[in-house]
Amino acid sequence: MSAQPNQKKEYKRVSRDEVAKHNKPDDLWIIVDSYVYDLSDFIDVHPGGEAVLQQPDIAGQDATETFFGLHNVAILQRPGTQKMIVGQIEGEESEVRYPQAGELSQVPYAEPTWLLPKYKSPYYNESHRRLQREMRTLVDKYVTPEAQVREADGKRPDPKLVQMFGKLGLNAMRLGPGKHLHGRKLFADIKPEEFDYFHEMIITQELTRCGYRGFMDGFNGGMVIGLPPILNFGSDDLKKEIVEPVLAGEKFISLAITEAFAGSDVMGLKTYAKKTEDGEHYIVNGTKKWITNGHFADYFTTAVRTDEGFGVILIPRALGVETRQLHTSYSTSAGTAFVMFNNIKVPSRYLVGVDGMGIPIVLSNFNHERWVMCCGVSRGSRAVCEVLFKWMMQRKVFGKPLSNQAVVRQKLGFLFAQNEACQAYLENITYQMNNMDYKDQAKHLAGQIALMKAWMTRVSHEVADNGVQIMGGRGLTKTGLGAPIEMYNRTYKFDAILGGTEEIMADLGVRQAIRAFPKDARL
Ligand code: HEM
Repeated sequence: MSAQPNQKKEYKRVSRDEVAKHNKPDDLWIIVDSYVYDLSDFIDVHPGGEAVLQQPDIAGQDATETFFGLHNVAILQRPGTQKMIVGQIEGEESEVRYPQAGELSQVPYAEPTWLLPKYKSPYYNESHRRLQREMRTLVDKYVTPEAQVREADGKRPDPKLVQMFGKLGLNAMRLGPGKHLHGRKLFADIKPEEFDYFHEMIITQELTRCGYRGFMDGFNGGMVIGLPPILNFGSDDLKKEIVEPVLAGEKFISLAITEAFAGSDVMGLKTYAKKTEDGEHYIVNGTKKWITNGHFADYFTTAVRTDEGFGVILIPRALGVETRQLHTSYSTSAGTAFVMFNNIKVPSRYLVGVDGMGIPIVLSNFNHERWVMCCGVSRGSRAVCEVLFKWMMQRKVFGKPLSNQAVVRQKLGFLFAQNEACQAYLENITYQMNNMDYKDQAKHLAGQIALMKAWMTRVSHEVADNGVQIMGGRGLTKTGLGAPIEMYNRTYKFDAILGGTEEIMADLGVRQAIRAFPKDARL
């Protein structure tokens, strides 16, 4: 993010009368937010065309209101735009806030309430607040710029950025609290023993706030879901071989469960691992589909059928695994792949846990995965609503600000309320996770987390749908002011499908409740 126009330089003061004299195509000045821009050399290449800049109410005039009805403030922060500034109007100062790396948004409902100065929360301490501040700066400075480029060109996130996260301890922190943090130096000086699920939530929410959904899944999403089975169930030798290179960002891992034959229906998967007679190897045959990061992963944490029932095997790409990139609704930056195992001979030491115990391993992973998705979904919806709110405040239609339209205010009101409710639900469940052991979480929280995910993805549906209605054609356009809405509409469905579909989630929540229903309860 660049500096705001007035931060570094004292500009020459000029009068509005002086600006008005520069109103010809080859000598064209305009005023935006008190700054005077010389557009004489830019008019030919202006993406909005030459004619609009020559209009009598624009050329040599104050175009602030028109500008913000059509452009994102970030355009004024580009170095190329700042070079066009030739002065500032005498006696006037900037009235626009130019976002700076690390800062909190001042727009109401743009931040969760625990970040507002006058609100109190029982859940967060100083270490959470410190982590949030440092994460925000890190993401604004390094992650968002990389995401913008990769989202567009579809290439995988730069491994160097993943390695930087590794050095900062952030890859390990993205896996949640646990033994894997012991003895590690963590980002923002968080002590390993104080690290809890709220810290993890903050990391996920700060990352997802930037809004580039395909990139974000590409940015080591495979590790977040693919490494925990190794950490929780892998042998010491397996951990020694895999964990550190993955956490350092030198190797990449993905979770390979879904198949063309079986999505949420894990029991329907067909990939088979047959043990060789000498017991030294498994021969794996089958395919996996929609594998996040699969296109560039070095390891695949793979759910397989075995003679014992189900198992989980870590399959290194080096053994001859083939992958084909899938083109989905979001950027290929996610590395989503179709994975083929053709007679892959995997040493038995790559078995994760006990043969036959594959389903409990897969299921135990799901709660955490779904909860991580909830952290992201709730923050993504909020970020989209910030865009919508800004738009409502700066757009004029039928001669009046959009904020004069009760129907638009009503739509936003419901979206704000749902975002607040999502965060409150998430914080409650996160607090329970901090205070229950892993086994109790599986028993008492699986249903709640499933319901939370189902409900949050319904909320994101509302946000996406109303977002386009509010932004109109811009919400369908990949560039410009509505780009975040267009992207959200293309990508919000991922969370309603991945990690268990919305319908399966809601059903799971109710099935768990039926199981716990007291036998003697009557209406
Ligand atoms: C500092 C001065 C200006 C700069 C640097 C600038 C730059 C740009 C850029 C980069 C875009 C492409 C937006 C995108 O797709 O992301 C654009 C579009 C546009 N600009 Fe400007 N512009 C300036 C002033 C103006 C003014 C004063 C007008 C007044 C009418 C104007 C009218 C438009 C229009 C109509 C579009 C197309 C918007 C759309 O596709 O929705 N621009 N401008």
